[in-house]
Amino acid sequence: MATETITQTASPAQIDSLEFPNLPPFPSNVPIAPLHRLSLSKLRRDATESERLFSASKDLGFFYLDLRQDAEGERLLDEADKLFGLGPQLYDLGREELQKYDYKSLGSYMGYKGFGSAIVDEQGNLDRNEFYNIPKDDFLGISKTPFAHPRLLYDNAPLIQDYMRHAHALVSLILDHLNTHLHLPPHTLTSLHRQTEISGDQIRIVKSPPQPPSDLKTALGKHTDFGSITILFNRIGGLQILPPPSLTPPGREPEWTYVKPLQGHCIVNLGDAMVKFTNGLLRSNIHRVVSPPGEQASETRYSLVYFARPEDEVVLKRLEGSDVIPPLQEGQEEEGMNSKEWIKLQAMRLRNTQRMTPEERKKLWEESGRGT
Ligand SMILES: O=C(O)CCC(=O)C(=O)O
Ligand SMILES: [Fe+2]
Repeated sequence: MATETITQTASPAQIDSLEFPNLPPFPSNVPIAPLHRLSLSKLRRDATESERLFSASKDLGFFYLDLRQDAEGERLLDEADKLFGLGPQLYDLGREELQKYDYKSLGSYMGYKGFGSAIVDEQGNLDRNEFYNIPKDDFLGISKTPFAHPRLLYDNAPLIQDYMRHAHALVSLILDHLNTHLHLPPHTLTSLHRQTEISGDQIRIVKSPPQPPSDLKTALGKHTDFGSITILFNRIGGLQILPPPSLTPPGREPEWTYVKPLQGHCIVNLGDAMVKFTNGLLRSNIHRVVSPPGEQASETRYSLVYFARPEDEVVLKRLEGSDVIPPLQEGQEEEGMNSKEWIKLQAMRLRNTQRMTPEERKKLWEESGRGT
């Protein structure tokens, strides 16, 4: 089986040379998540690399992808760099200004989410980040009724559009590899993720300011991503994953481990839609964001995410036509929600916190099923 030949994760020696210059170092004494490090250029020509992608998608649902030495990869790195430059400018507009673009009251998760407005844990604590969701449909001219966004984003529309197209092309390549290993009819997965159709695809730019050292809290609560494939660029640490028992040393309990940001790489992770399409064969792993480790804690942390979700009308259930995807068990019921309903439910359920008491927040967390 492919998984047996694939044991190489990113070893410390390999990844030390990939530290970001001009930032405080990522500490060497914190537990590091067991992500495989794949290469985009190899993925294009090497069947073994493709096997590794499939294994990583089943075992952990998270991997690094080296984008260097590949023309399209280098272009995406360059655009991601530029979007990192846009982050501070966006948040310099100020919370009051950005609040005008919070569309929660219209039932949408697109636009701005203010600092401290979502519940992050069973104690009912509130988050320590703000983020802006830039909808693909608004920027690629697909929305019938686009939301208004800050002028700064329209001024940077060409960059945003290029990045959306190129991140989506990478998602399609990953979906095609998965499609092959799942023995699905050709193009099954990409035909559920056409960029020209209405979907919840978005760029997210997250800002987490340094926290008071005496009061460190989770910045972004633990979750699995709701969509299909997430392309993530990190520079400062803080992202953590809780590996499954299968990747935890025998006799030890799974513990939260940091994903170390690597220059020239993005982090790819799978979301719930891929789990539902494959009846649990592929994995969407739990992750969260905490205060950056070591000396990095004094930095403002920005991160850049591209979420690819299935088209709005796609029903999230086991895909037909594969002899690799496990069959439904007798009596196993699928929820059968469509992508639009699922994403909205998951994205909004912990955000309606205004005027809630701590007790009410605790209860809402409990009801969300995200556990302790
Ligand atoms: O900021 C990060 O590194 C991760 C963000 C994340 O998990 C999310 O926005 O879903
Ligand atoms: Fe996430």
